[in-house]
Amino acid sequence: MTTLYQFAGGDEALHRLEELFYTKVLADPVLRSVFPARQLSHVEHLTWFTAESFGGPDRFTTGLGFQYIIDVHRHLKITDEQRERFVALYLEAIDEAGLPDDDAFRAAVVEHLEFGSRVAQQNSHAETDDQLHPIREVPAWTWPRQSEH
Ligand code: HEM
Repeated sequence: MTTLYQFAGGDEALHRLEELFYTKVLADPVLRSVFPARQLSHVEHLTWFTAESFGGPDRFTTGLGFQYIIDVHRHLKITDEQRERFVALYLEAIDEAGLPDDDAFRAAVVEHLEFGSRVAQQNSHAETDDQLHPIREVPAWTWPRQSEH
């Protein structure tokens, strides 16, 4: 069994990816209004979230709790253009970080990203709790190779 976490290269590779990504985000004119300044915890927390979603350690859930990711996106009012730019920069960072160039792996990462960015966008516009996306735990992303022995 190979998880997306293992195939990506574990914590070291994911941390490298998130650092490259966040540096791009902070320099981007479309995203500047939502990301005005570097938050020191961002890369670490994004690494924890991605690692957990990809089948690695559950530090995000145990250390922060899922409510945290709902709260950080609430009221940001993410536009379609900002969401799309976020996804585009993440895909660039995957290449630059040298993550595996494997079709099934890349397809799973894109699905994770499209899903997560839409949840973040929905939650960013929620005026009431009823308008939040119903997900309440870190999604366990899998891929066909997960069930191979
Ligand atoms: C797969 C999709 C996403 C994931 C997994 C994710 C994850 C996270 C996490 C873990 C944090 C907390 C960082 C910390 O504790 O410092 C955070 C904060 C934040 N996210 Fe997201 N996010 C996603 C999508 C988006 C999108 C699409 C936007 C806007 C275009 C966005 C904007 C922000 C902002 C503005 C913050 C707070 C400021 C900051 O930490 O720099 N997120 N996100």
